Amino acid sequence: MVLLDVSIKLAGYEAEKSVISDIAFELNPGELIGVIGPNGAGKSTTIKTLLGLIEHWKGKVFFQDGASYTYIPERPIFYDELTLQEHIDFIAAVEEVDSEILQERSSYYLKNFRMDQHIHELPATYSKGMQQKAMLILALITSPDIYIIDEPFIGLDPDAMKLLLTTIEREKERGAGILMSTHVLDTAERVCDRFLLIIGGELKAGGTLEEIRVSSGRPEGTLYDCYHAINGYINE
Ligand SMILES: Nc1ncnc2c1ncn2[C@@H]1O[C@H](COP(=O)(O)OP(=O)(O)OP(=O)(O)O)[C@@H](O)[C@H]1O
Repeated sequence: MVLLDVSIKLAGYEAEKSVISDIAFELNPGELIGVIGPNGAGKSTTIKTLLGLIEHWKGKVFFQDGASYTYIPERPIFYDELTLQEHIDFIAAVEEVDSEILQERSSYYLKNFRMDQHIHELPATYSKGMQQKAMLILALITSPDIYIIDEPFIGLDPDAMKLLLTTIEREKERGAGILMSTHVLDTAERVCDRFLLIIGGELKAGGTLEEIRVSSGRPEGTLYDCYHAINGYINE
């Protein structure tokens, strides 16, 4: 069973100008795919296209029937007037999360992300890292089949980062599939099962670290080495 099957031929913000082309991959249960590539390469555009947030595109995006998904955007989005507790209650109501499960999950993540003292504050007034944690908590309480996450690591403190990584492992064991864009290549190398390297709107390499090593001609290389070998390091 494939959770998500994507084959995007062309997509862009304007009808006549495509930003990405020929990006194809499948996301399986229990799998974490890392989407990597330089600034402006088309990572967010790929994610927005498969979420249906881009108007002009051609290709195929197939979500497994009945699969639930959650999107965690790069820039957190909140309702200005709602506290974190009210956000949690609202999302739980919309997603029909059982109240006992909600209680258990929300108190675990609030405590461990050290946000339990801030539940009655407005997320709009939080620091960047706190906003990031709040977005993660709101995603995690719904326990979806698929997570689509745009750069989760930047801005998190070391404890939050550790919790996120153990949570990702646990969610994978549960059978969730995760598609995650990131610039943090050393962490990506440790946690991702497969990679999509997007450069200039195209999929330049894809697969496991071993496969990326073969495509980059760096058989012993780190993900970082392979990335530079394919992208070209302009300061060399
Ligand atoms: N809202 C938009 N309207 C028009 N063009 C956009 C918009 N958002 C992004 N673009 C363009 O699309 C291209 C790809 O951007 P995208 O945000 O997908 O890159 P990215 O790989 O996610 O980059 P980063 O690593 O900087 O987040 C860029 O040339 C960018 O200028």
